[in-house]
Amino acid sequence: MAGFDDLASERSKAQFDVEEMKVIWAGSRHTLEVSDRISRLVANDPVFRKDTRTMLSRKDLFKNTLRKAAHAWKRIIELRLSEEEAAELRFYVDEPAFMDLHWGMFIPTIKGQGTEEQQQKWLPLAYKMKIIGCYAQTELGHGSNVQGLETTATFDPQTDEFIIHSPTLTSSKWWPGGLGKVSTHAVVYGRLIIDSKDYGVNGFIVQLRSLDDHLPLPGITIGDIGMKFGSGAYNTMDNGVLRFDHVRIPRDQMLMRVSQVTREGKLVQSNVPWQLVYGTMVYVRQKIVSDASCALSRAVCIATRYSAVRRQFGLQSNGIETQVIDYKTQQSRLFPLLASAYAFRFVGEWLKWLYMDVNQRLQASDFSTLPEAHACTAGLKSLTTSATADGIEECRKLCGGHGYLCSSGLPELFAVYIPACTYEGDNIVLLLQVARFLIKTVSQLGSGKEPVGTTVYMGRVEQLMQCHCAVQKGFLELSADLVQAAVAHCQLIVVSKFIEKLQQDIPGKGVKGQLEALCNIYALFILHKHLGDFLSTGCITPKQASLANAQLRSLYSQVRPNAIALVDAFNYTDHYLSSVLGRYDGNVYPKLYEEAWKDPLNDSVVPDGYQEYIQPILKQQLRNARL
Ligand SMILES: CCCCCCC/C=C/C(=O)SCCNC(=O)CCNC(=O)[C@H](O)C(C)(C)COP(=O)(O)OP(=O)(O)OC[C@H]1O[C@@H](n2cnc3c(N)ncnc32)[C@H](O)[C@@H]1OP(=O)(O)O
Ligand SMILES: Cc1cc2nc3c(=O)[nH]c(=O)nc-3n(C[C@H](O)[C@H](O)[C@H](O)COP(=O)(O)OP(=O)(O)OC[C@H]3O[C@@H](n4cnc5c(N)ncnc54)[C@H](O)[C@@H]3O)c2cc1C
Repeated sequence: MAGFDDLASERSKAQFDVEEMKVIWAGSRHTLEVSDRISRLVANDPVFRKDTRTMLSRKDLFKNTLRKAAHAWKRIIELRLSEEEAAELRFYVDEPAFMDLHWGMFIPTIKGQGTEEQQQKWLPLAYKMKIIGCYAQTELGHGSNVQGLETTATFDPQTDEFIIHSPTLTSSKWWPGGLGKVSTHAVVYGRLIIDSKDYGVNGFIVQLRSLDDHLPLPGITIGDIGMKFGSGAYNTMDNGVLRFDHVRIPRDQMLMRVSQVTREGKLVQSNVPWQLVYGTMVYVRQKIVSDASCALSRAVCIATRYSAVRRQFGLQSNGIETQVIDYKTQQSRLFPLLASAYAFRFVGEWLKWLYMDVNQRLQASDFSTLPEAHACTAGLKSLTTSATADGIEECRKLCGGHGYLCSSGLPELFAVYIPACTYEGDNIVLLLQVARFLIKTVSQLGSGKEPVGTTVYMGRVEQLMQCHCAVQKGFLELSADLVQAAVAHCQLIVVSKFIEKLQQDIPGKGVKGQLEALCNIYALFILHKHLGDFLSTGCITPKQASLANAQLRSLYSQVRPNAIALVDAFNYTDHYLSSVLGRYDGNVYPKLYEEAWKDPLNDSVVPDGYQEYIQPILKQQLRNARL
């Protein structure tokens, strides 16, 4: 049988220890054990099936998501899963839902922006899911411009309360996930007003729905914002709209780690920088970078396995056609994506470390690395999500016509993934933040302040001093070029972190060699993609450019026999991949054929509507009626 034999034979060609590579991909032996066990637990539970998702109506889809979320929570309690195991379980359930915002944004916001007392009061309720929360920042009129938010939180000294109000249509909260139909509470971002004075945007915990009957509390209008891109996909999420009509909350529900409002209505600033009000975004952007490697590796796994099964043209002496993975053009599109998946994995690992380091420093009142953490999370979120979204679409094309079928898993993966380029900060807006950080760093070069961390290379580049003067005159005018500079800076981080990874102790036969090949492919592919910039700035000569190209081709040949094993190292179950084309056993054609018959259109041989719309055409009744 074609597919079985092909993948088995590919696996026998691998020149490295796949089990050790699985450990490298997972991050540690322990993480591999947890993710392997939990992914199988999810795959073997019929409640977590996802094969009908793209065919359900919105209401059925949403109810099914609620059912899965409730079942996931039940299993977490029954099996007494640790926080790490529970997070893995939610990940492998693989369906965007209110739980993501509750655990991924609501709880981290209270942890990061609440005082000790506020954490003691709210976190136990949230951990036990006695309340369900979301993150309500974006409004109809403003998303990127957080300081432009219009929702007001006015202090009333008479009653010791804040009055939360939506003064205009554009101040309606719009987009928060989990808000539309599920959340009982939200962290709402609004303008703090005391005695008619505007003190800027702060976070407030607001109860939205009754804990008895789930109805909105008085003064609150709430609902879902409607269908989004794609079938199934992100429509499992109740992104919501929310308006307040003078809703009162107690004073102690303003998150007060950054600034406090006293009983007398005085604003007291603590010693932490005001930017910590934006802290949850730094945390989530860091998380999104790790998730990018998951989404990209998933698409690459599907496209690589299918490319080894699919044969077109080039009849060989044994009478069979050529596997499409053997075409150099296929390799030059696929292998850089394979390398990117590994590169994003390692830069994600590093970013997680950076985030933990910043957090520890913040606890010790050292705020010096916050600007760099902001720039790195913003820039890498932008770079990795844009490359992943483009990469998933490229994988669809690499699978030819069958890639367009929902059963390939790629259309839904694409539809679920692409909003990552917009949420948690539009990717261009985030790159402009990186550009601003770079300009600031350059402007300090002459002052004796040595650049540190990811900008340390700047101290070695003479021309940057002159560059600074030109940019200071026209940031907006030059912003398109500055965005390119920000991308280049982020690419440098990705490549450096891959190289640093290779400097660690990497056990397992041939594992290090494969990673070196992938690292070189990533770096040379980026060079190839931006060849014009490298040549025009004199960074490389045309001779070096052609040598780099030749080297890239030779690396593709080196990776070719290991390609299937390199995607096996992701250790994905067929359930997680949800792709007929990416099946572990390679049994593609019989399963594609079988899947087609499951479509509701095939429930009847003659379609509904035949008598009203097809028969009249065939019997020429419509034409006769016209004559
Ligand atoms: C795992 C969970 C599941 C994932 C599901 C995801 C669901 C999606 C959720 C969401 O989308 S929530 C909403 C997210 N919204 C955004 O990301 C909005 C994007 N906009 C911003 O982040 C910003 O406000 C902005 C673009 C940075 C604003 O730019 P502006 O120039 O107006 O800045 P200021 O507000 O004046 O601040 C300037 C000052 O602050 C520094 N800074 C900005 N952001 C941060 C930050 N996050 N952390 C630390 N510091 C920050 C910035 O560098 C400036 O510093 P200085 O130059 O003045 O020193
Ligand atoms: C699926 C999804 C889930 C979401 N979940 C949440 C949630 O849970 N909670 C929440 O609060 N929000 C959520 N959001 C909202 C999200 O954070 C915002 O949509 C995002 O931050 C982008 O802001 P915007 O919509 O205002 O885009 P805009 O800023 O209006 O962007 C429109 C265009 O303008 C450009 N642009 C904007 N400003 C500039 C500038 N200064 N310079 C150059 N170009 C610029 C952008 O690049 C873009 O091309 C979600 C959004 C989506 C799509």
